[in-house]
Amino acid sequence: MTGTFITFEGPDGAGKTSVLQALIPRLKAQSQVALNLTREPGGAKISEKIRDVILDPANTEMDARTEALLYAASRRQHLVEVIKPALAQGDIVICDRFVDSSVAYQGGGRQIGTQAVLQMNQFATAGLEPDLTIYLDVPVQVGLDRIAAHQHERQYDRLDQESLAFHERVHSAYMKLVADNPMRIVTVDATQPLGSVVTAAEAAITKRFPSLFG
Ligand SMILES: Nc1ncnc2c1ncn2[C@@H]1O[C@H](COP(=O)(O)OP(=O)(O)O)[C@@H](O)[C@H]1O
Ligand SMILES: Cc1cn([C@H]2C[C@H](O)[C@@H](COP(=O)(O)OP(=O)(O)O)O2)c(=O)[nH]c1=O
Repeated sequence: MTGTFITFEGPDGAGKTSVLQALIPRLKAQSQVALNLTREPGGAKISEKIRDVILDPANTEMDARTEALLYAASRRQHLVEVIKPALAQGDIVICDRFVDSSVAYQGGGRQIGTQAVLQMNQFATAGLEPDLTIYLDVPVQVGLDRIAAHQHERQYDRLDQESLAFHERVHSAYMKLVADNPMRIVTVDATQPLGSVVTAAEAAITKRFPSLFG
């Protein structure tokens, strides 16, 4: 039996962390199988160490391709240690960010290009794709304003230093991913109040996998 792989995506400040915190207990209460929450970059010891290198604000000299390779390396270790074993035993795995983030941030934001990023990630994932992706959509400025308003609650990282133009390119790349993957990616309007976003995400997941919930 193979498990179910669900990812959450969105620009910074879309609300992924907040939504998942509220959503996971609700899904667990209805789920017929074990449900694991994990995140990228990170989720395993080596992957968390790579995360620290990637996000360290002191690493200003990091090259765009180095950054892309580090995300892919972090992803590979996480996949082998955490995601694949859980899927092999039939679990649901919900991951906060996956390959789409690399396409959006490194492909779009850093302008490496979608194809180069997909190729590199093909090597890292051996083709594993999410069964469903929930994309939390907010206009760039809304996400950045949310982060600025709650700056004290959150660690300032290297990607927070990026320009508005960078974040606009990330958002455009996400819009293209949504258009190109209509079966896999469900968009949720994340400008709504948090409770409504959680309910919409929950409905999208339970509707897609009716046999796993209820
Ligand atoms: N739907 C929402 N409406 C208003 N504020 C929100 C909403 N969702 C999240 N926030 C706030 O926005 C900030 C960023 O949310 P967070 O969950 O950390 O986003 P992400 O993980 O996608 O970067 C947090 O301070 C959070 O309280
Ligand atoms: C997984 C992944 C994340 N990122 C970026 C997105 C975020 O700015 C940062 C992850 O930091 P994180 O603190 O997890 O941010 P968020 O709460 O917004 O998810 O790394 C990439 O650029 N490429 C990737 O492949």
